[in-house]
Amino acid sequence: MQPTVIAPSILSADFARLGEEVDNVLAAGADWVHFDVMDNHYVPNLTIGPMVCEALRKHGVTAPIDVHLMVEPVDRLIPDFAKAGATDISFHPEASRHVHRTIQLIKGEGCRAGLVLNPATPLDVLDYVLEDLDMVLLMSVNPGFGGQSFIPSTLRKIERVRERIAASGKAIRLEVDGGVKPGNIADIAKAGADTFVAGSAIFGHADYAQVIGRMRAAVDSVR
Ligand SMILES: O=C(CO)[C@H](O)[C@H](O)COP(=O)(O)O
Ligand SMILES: [Fe+2]
Repeated sequence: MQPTVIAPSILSADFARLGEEVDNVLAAGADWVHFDVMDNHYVPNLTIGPMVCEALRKHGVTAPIDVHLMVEPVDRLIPDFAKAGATDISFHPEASRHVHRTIQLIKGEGCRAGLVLNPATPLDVLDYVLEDLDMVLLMSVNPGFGGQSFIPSTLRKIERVRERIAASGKAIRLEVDGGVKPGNIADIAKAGADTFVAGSAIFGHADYAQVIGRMRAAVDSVR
């Protein structure tokens, strides 16, 4: 079993004070930084690119940066993010013409590779690539915006992916992204997730350490 990771999504941070926000959330007990990249094409929203990732590294952030690419096409940006300091890069299969090639590209750049499944994406996209992946990221909202509600059918999907990871015998992380909060994180962990993204639940709270502590305690109570 992989150690628990709590990865605040900086989508909900105060962008005018981004370096300080990331420092604060890491000091409050977060493990990774979840970095949402949106292109106004694959998703109807526009966010941040490799320059911002590089700026966080220059600012002194040493924690893993978990880049969630919601861009199409995806391959061209992967070397840029690797050079900018990303440690984990995940992409959506619909945004790549050649999913296996994109996974190899990410790994060839020295990063861990993740595949992201939207709420309606069937699990068969994992059929011939699961063992090449370092992480499966299940979206529990439709991608594009923070602050949406967790889609309950994701829990069954998490269970199915956990079974497939166990059958593979590989150390593959199972990350869940969208609407994760102190009130539902135990159920998400019980279903089989080990890596938890939360944006609005953490950055929308005045006390980051308190909310991260509550989330970790809820996960620990069931894992
Ligand atoms: O990928 C994302 C949206 O596409 C974000 O990571 C996600 O929505 C996190 O925000 P919240 O916890 O507020 O739902
Ligand atoms: Fe995300």
